[in-house]
Amino acid sequence: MEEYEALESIGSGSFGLIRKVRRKSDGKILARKEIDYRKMSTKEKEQLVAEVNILKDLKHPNIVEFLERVIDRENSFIYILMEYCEGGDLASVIRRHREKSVLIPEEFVWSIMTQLTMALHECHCGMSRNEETNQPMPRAAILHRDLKPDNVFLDANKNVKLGDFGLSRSLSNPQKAFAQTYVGTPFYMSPELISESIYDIKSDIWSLGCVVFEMCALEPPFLADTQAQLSAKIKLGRIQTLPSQYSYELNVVIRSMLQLSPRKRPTTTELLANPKIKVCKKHLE
Ligand SMILES: CNC(=O)c1c(C)[nH]c(/C=C2\C(=O)Nc3ccc(Cl)cc32)c1C
Repeated sequence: MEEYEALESIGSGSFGLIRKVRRKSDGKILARKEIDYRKMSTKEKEQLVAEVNILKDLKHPNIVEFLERVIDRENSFIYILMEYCEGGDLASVIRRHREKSVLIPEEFVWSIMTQLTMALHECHCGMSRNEETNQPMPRAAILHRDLKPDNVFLDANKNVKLGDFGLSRSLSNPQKAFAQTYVGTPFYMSPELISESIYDIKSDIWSLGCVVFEMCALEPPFLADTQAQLSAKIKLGRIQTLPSQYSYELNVVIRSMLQLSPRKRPTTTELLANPKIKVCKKHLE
């Protein structure tokens, strides 16, 4: 680890803390997830291997870039080096707006939703390369499974970076396609998880709806003091109206993602076909 100068801790991710580091060779600032694997169970070690393998394959402007994994056997630490996102996490952006009672501008909401939809599209529908022919080929869908404002990061230019694939899964085995157990954050748990503990790509769409709703309402769509009350509210699916400054189109797209039936929720392809999102996407290119 002599290649990197350790700077301050900037947060916590799945399995360990996130530290800002400076690469000594060129002074580049990076983020380093530091994991003490002595404390990890076998299942957690398997999850960590899965996370690194998934992150290595996902190269997209809206997904945090994975640079390298370093094993420090002397101290039993694994370090995952990733791109630094100067703007921090979306949860802090929402919290700052809530504390100041200032709503997030609708244009920024569309921009974040567009970029997160493109990141999820890469996860759900991305291609990989055939090792022999180097030709692009479809790969199994990757489920993020823990999409929440704490796992969405902003770089210096307000580009959105989906991070922390610590709970993600590749649907490489079709038989397992819809039989993934759920371990995510309760506020963003979809109705199908509560009733059947089944997770699929439409569950990521539900979580995306929760994140976009929270950017507008400055609180999650479903809040309760206990898991039982939260589960009951989610299964009822009733959401409060958004502040009146937000447009009809934004309300419609958020409600489409928060449909109780997974089949009724849009795919990332359908979301990206939305004229409002197309406008944003052009602006981002
Ligand atoms: C208070 N902390 C921050 O503002 C903050 C900053 C400046 N960066 C981050 C986090 C990350 C960061 O900068 N790069 C990352 C790559 C992967 C993951 Cl899971 C997290 C990060 C955070 C939480």
